[in-house]
Amino acid sequence: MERIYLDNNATTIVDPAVRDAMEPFYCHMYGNPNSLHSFGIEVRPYLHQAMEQLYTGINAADEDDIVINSCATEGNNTVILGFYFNLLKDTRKKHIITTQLEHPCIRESCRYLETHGVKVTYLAPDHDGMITAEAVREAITDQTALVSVMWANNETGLILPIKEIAEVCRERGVYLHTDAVQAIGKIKVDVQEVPVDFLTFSAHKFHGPKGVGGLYIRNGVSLPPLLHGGEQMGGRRAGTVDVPGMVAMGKAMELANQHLAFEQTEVRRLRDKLEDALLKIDDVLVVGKRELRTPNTVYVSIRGVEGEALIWDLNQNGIAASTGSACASESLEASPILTAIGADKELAHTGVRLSLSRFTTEQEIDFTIYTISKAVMRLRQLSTSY
Ligand SMILES: Cc1ncc(COP(=O)(O)O)c(CN[C@@H](CS)C(=O)O)c1O
Repeated sequence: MERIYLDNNATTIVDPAVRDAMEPFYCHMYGNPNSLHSFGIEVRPYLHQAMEQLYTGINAADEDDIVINSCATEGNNTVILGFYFNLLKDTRKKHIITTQLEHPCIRESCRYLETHGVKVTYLAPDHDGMITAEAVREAITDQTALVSVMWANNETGLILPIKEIAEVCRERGVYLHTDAVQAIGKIKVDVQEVPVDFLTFSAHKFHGPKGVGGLYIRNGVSLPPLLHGGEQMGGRRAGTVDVPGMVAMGKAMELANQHLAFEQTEVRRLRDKLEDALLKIDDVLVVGKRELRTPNTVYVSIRGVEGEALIWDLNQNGIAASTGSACASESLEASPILTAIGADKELAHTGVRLSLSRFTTEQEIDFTIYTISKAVMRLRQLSTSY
């Protein structure tokens, strides 16, 4: 059997239709869109089309902004650091609220601001792995300028109550940023239904290429650029636009939204089939109620089976999964999410993330179930603690 890829929360395959859409801009349509000659002018309609696809994809209003950048890490840094230079530095409002669930690019940019006198509250998840709107409300003070909470967690797939959090932030006059990397392409993201002020995404999470992302900025909200220089993106992000990347991301966004129903039915069915099989194994913990998770993700802890050992075993059988986010894959620390939900120390080292996509097949899930069952038996026999 071909290799099986079940680490789609780390990155995804580029959809063939997306690849076809971007190809001409590596060949005969290579002009710089800022050029005034025919080479530059001819690519502009494709960028307008891509922008239309992105605006439609998140239901952004025409007067809002979407800034094309390199990835969600850049977008998240733009919001967190831009907020400091724009607001926190010179006013008494020097408090940011975020969560312990966030991706390192949020945590580390917040930690950097702490070295510049900003107070940051890192809300801990509750025993269900969730951050509630009530917890955000209780943490807001008269010095709070920004709340940053991810729309869906990359390890567990848990969907956070962003709509309720947005209502709390509106009520208290606090800006809200959400990292929507793990939501786009999996669940509906609508910035008019959920009034966030900033939203970040990365194309390679929804079958677009790596190296291109987007930052949504609500109309009327000012934010200084992270990158200064040319007039690209209306001065909100200098640098020659990645034309093939932008065209690709627009196409990927369009396809992602066309497939949302498929995600909610077929992808969810295959994920649930895998999860049901895992739950038949003794001493197993799946984090979060499945109806509160993105349809493609299951994060499972199997007592007596180190996460890294299981991942290695799966890889030997051609199956790609992870112990958590790729950027923490080298860390042998206990999973913060498992620790936060009260999993004991031993269990907190056994987390494995399995994340499907619209390209995952039933045969691949059946073989994965068979392989995990075999691996667990083998590894538990070797375990000294089980
Ligand atoms: C919620 C969230 N926010 C930001 C990022 C960063 O995306 P970039 O395109 O690398 O900038 C990621 C990427 N998470 C991958 C790689 S670390 C994972 O394995 O979980 C994410 O999940």
